[in-house]
Amino acid sequence: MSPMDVPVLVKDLKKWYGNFNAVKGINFHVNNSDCFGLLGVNGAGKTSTFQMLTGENDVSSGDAYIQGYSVRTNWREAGAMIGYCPQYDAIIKELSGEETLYMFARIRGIPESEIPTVVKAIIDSIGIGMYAKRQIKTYSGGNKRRLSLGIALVGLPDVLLLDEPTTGVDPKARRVIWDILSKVREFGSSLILTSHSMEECEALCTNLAIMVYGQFKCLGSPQHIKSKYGAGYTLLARLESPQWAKEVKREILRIFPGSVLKEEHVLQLNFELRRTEDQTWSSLFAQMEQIAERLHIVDYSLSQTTLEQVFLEFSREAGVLSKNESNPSFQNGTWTTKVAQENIY
Ligand SMILES: Nc1ncnc2c1ncn2[C@@H]1O[C@H](COP(=O)(O)OP(=O)(O)OP(=O)(O)O)[C@@H](O)[C@H]1O
Repeated sequence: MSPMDVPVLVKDLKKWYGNFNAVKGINFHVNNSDCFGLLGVNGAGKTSTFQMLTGENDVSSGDAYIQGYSVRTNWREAGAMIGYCPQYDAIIKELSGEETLYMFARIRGIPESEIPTVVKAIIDSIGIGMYAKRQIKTYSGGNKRRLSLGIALVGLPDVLLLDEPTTGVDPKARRVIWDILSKVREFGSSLILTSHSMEECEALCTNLAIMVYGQFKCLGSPQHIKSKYGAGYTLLARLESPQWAKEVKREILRIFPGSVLKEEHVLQLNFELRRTEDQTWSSLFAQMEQIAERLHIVDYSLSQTTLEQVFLEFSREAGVLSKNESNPSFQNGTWTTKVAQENIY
C-alpha cells in the first residue's frame, strides 16, 4: 500500500526513550470515514504513538504518513491535516472557550470573515454555549474535555487524533461527543482514538488494535476480534439455592464440553462456553431449557464474549509476561500461544 492510497498509513513505527523501547514497530492504516481504536493498558505506548503522529515526539524509526506526507520529513504538511485532542487538556485557562476557538481558527488559517460562523457552529455542536464567554478556569473537567474536542474540530481536519476524548465526561455528554464524532466521520474525516471504554470502542470504531508493551497483539473490526479471541459465550446462571451449585457445574461441563467456570458467587455461576462449529443460539438455549428446571436454575443468560473480556484476557497475559520477561515467544515479537491455549481452544 502506498502512502497516497489512504489518509493514514503507519509503517513499522518505533519509539525509544533512551534504552527503553516504548513502541516496537506497529503497522496500520485508516481509510476515509473510518475510526481506528488504539486500546491498551496504561503504559502500552498509545500516547507515544499519537505524539509521533502529531510531531510532538520524534520518530525513532519507521514512518507514518498523513495524506501522503511523512511525519518525519514533511511534518508541517502532515500536521496541517491533523486535529488533535490530547489526553490532558492543553488550553490557556485565562482565555474563554470562544477566544480559544478564535485563536485556533486563526492558527488554522480560516479566513477572518468565516471565523465567527465556524466558532459558533463548534460551540453549538459541543454544547458549551452557556459557558463560551467565561474563562476556562471556571469550566468543569467535562466542559474542558468538550472544548478540547472543539479545538481539534476547527477547520474539520482530514484526520482527527483523539486521546481518551471522553475521560471525565458524564454519560450524557459522552453520547453528545459520540454523535459529533459520527457526524465528523460522515464528512469523510478519519479518526484515531484511544479509550479505556470498550463500550466507546464498540460504538465508534470500525477497526481497532489491542496494544501491549508497545506491540499490537490483535487488529481487526470489533466483531472480528471478539469472534477470533473471544472464548465463545458467557453463561450466567442464578440458582434457587447454593446446594444445587455442585450439580449445575457438573451438568454444564457435561453438556458444554470444554466450558470453564470463571466466577462463583453464592447463587450465581459464571461460565465461559467453548464455541463449536455447529452451535447456534437456539441450540444453546434449547440445551439450557432442558436442564434449567431440573437443576433449579431460577434464571440464566447467554451472551457473546464481550470486547472487554477479550481485552482483560490480553491484559492478564501482559501481567504474566511482565513478570517473565525471558519468555521466548514474547521476545520474538509473537503473541504467546498461552492466550490461545487457554481461551481460543
Ligand atoms: N518521555 C518519556 N521518557 C521515558 N519514558 C517514557 C516517556 N514517555 C513515556 N514513557 C514510557 O513509555 C511507555 C509508554 O507510555 P505511553 O504514555 O505512550 O503509554 P499509554 O499507552 O499512552 O499509557 P496511558 O494509557 O497511561 O496514557 C511507558 O512505560 C512510559 O513510562
